[in-house]
Amino acid sequence: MHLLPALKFVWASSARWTLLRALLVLVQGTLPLLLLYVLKLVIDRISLALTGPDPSADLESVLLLLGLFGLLNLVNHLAMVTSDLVNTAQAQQVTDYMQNLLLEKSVAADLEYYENSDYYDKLQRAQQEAAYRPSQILNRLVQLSQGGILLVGVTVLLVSLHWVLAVLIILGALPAFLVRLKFANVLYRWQRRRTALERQSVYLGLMLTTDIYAKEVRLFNLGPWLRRRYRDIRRKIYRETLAIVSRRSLATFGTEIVSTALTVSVFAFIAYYTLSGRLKIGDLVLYQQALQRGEGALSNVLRALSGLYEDNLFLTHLKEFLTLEPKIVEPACPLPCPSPFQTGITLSGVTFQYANTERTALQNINLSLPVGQTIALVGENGSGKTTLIKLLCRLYDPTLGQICIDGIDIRQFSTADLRRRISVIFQDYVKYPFTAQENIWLGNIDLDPEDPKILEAAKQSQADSVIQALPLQYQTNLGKLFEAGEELSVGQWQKIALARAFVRDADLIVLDEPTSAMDPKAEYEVFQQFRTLTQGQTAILISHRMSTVRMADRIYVMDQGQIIESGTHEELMNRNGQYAILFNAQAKNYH
Ligand SMILES: Nc1ncnc2c1ncn2[C@@H]1O[C@H](COP(=O)(O)OP(=O)(O)OP(=O)(O)O)[C@@H](O)[C@H]1O
Repeated sequence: MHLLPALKFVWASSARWTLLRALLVLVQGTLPLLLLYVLKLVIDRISLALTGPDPSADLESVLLLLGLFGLLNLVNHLAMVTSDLVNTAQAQQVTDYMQNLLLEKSVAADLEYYENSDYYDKLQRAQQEAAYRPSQILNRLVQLSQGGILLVGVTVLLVSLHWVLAVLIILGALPAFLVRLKFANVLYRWQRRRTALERQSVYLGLMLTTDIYAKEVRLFNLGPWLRRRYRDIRRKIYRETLAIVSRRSLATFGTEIVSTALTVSVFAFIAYYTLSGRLKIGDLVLYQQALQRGEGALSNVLRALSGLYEDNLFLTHLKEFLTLEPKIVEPACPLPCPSPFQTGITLSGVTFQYANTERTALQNINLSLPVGQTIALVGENGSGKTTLIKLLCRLYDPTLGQICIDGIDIRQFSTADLRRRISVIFQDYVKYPFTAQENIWLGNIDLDPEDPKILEAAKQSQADSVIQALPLQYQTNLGKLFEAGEELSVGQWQKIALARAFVRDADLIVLDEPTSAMDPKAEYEVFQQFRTLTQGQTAILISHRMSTVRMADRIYVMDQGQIIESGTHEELMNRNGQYAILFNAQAKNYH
């Protein structure tokens, strides 16, 4: 059962609104019965007066009762209006609370999950359910209790007339209940199957509407083709949904035939009792009304029950996501990550395979990075350079082997502590749609956003001159996503990203092709700065530009996940192996 945890979410998100709702349930459950009773009193009083000598003498008491009836009606309406307000407020709070919970879980999830379509399916389903299911469960419970209270009263009334009446009413409502249960299962299975399709259509929609695709979509004229694909998926979803819902409507109509027949029989029974003088006219009205409301209440109760069954089923989706376990396990008793590093970083026998793949991305890597030195990783696309960095930051754990800092396995540190010591700019760094200042500051949010180190980092990465030319300098919003944003060139963005890496107060700095889009002059200047900056700092450089690579203290050449050569630039050139070939090939291009 997932209902209880869902109710806990409701309680945690809005305890006061929940209490208020409980009170309203009580009021709204009892008032209709009370109203009925007062109505019966009015009618009885009138019919009694009509048989008496002076009917008008009873007017005052009838009016008094009618006044009471009106008052109770008003209270009923007040409760209805208030519950509208309470429902809206509570639903909003629960939705926001659940969304926050999902976001928290998403951030905590391992990177590996983000490379897995199953994860996205789960996230999508959880998001769908989280938005409304918990408050819906509460609604159903409200419905159940309100209907329940009313139903008990009505059943007592009907049984007092004849027990068969109560049985007939229940029999009438049962088929609809069973049909709902069955279709809850059918819809649940359909929704699971449909998630991947839904995600595909959302993605196609994004391709048609967001900036990163806009250029290619236009140049290759992909619009009509993408739209067709989008339409085909939506049609498929539409057709299957329609087929299921049609079957459900048909089945529901079948159940209505049964329940109508039974209701008419009960009416006939009451009419017969009245005509044969066993019921007064007030009783007739009372029973007729009770019957009508009782039927409504019963169908509400059964709808709530089948709904709860459905909610329980669909909450599996939420639970599936919320119980995802991270594979990057935090140590029970973490050791403090050394700062500054004393000896440096070593990788011994590191082998790694991405989940759901056959190939090993890294194979028996042995490498050492002494403190204060810069090493460079070179190699063809896909040779495993970025993967090695990801392992170093513990975005993944090695399949085999060990990565140590000062001789301690990095799995002994808390991931937050370890990552605080490392500053990385990946090739696919993020272009935050925030101000220039914030774009740099995000590299070290422990700093004050106005800290002079931000300016310093910007100067080191050459971002300062880019920013000074912007309309509001450091306060200019970057990117065109929001109002008054300034778009930058790829190389300019790279300078900003580099400043973000520099502003971080880290022991290891990793630059994964940081200057690939910069012009040669800018690159030269950045590396001059970088040399000064990394004096005494441990650094890893990944670059396809051999002119950049040669300044490293030691160079590792990677090929298909293995290190095939290593040494200083001179050593590797003398060796005349792969490195020398790469270097000479590029050098030739420059002459
Ligand atoms: N998330 C992933 N899931 C599965 N395989 C991956 C993933 N990321 C990379 N790979 C594979 O791992 C291998 C190494 O990739 P990696 O990104 O480390 O290469 P690289 O040397 O950094 O390449 P480049 O020079 O193009 O940046 C490649 O064969 C790639 O296909």
